[in-house]
Amino acid sequence: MKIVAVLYPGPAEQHVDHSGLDVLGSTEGALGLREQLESEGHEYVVLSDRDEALREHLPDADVFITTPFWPTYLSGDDLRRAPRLKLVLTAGVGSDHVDSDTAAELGITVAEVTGSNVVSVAEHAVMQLLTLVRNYIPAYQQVVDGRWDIADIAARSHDIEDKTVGIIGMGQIGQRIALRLKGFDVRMLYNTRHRRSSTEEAVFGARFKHLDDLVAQSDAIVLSCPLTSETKGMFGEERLRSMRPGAWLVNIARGQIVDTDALVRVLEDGHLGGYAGDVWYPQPAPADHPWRSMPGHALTPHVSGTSLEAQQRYAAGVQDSVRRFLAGEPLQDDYVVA
Ligand SMILES: NC(=O)C1=CN([C@@H]2O[C@H](COP(=O)(O)OP(=O)(O)OC[C@H]3O[C@@H](n4cnc5c(N)ncnc54)[C@H](O)[C@@H]3O)[C@@H](O)[C@H]2O)C=CC1
Repeated sequence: MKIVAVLYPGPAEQHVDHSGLDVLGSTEGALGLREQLESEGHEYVVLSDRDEALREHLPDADVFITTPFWPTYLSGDDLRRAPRLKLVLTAGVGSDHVDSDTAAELGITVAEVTGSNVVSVAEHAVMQLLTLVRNYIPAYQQVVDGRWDIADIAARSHDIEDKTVGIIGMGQIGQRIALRLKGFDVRMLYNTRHRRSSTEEAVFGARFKHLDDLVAQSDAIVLSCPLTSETKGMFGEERLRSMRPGAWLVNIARGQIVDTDALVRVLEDGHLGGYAGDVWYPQPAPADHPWRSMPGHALTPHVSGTSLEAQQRYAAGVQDSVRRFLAGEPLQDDYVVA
């Protein structure tokens, strides 16, 4: 079998991390699959060049592994050019980079590693929220710049206590965000496709709201829903402007849920207090892209589900799926997307 993995390049510099955990999500770590596959006589191609992967290796691949952190977009046409392809695996969660309708039509299984990096993302979401609310990045920049202007930082710094936080998408990640936020004494609202039971609501400490009400009533909103045709562009200009003036938006889901150009406008004219998370722009962003000049109180970066612990979990999930596939066993049920 030919198994192809497209992963992000290994670290430019070697870091000493005392945990002893490897960067399994990179081309160097190769998801810990190399030994197993090569000892069994399979061909395992690992590369970071996405164009090369699609052009040279997809056409005769049996299994194609991608990761949302370095997404290789697989269109219907790409999938049709791969007659041997049986399985597309996502090392992580969120397979919106794969045309899953066409995959289903062609009998190709699309699977991910459900739950693998949810702790990493939930912790990151809370951090991003606090980073915005406390105006942390400009304060850090002051230290780096050797300045000491407390009023400049204090003028945008708030307590999160007593604020209303709305969570959109109360799944594996949203629930963990809610549980972590409980300790901050916030009022929590949520919206999700299927309302949770009253017992679950009590455990999460969150009240269900219609989307428009949640948006209008929240001081901060966290997006933790998948990118689907329904959520794509969900936060266009009108919805962004229906957020409270000065509100913060954290998007740990996908950049395309928010209209980037509209977001630039609401940040530039000060309607929103700040944005943290994924943004949808050409990579790397051109030098004159508005993001490149956004101040730190308005925009904080996004690399959320990538902790070393998360990488061990999604690598283990990919290893399990590949092993099952090669043994002709069904994949774990809740991993299968299409
Ligand atoms: N930033 C990162 O590193 C990562 C981001 N993600 C993103 O987070 C998303 C959520 O991940 P999980 O919580 O593990 O998935 P999940 O499937 O457990 O939960 C998703 C939740 O979103 C809700 N939802 C779906 N459509 C909705 C809509 N139109 N409006 C409101 N709620 C809606 C669902 O009802 C479900 O409760 C993934 O699909 C992925 O895009 C996931 C992992 C890592």
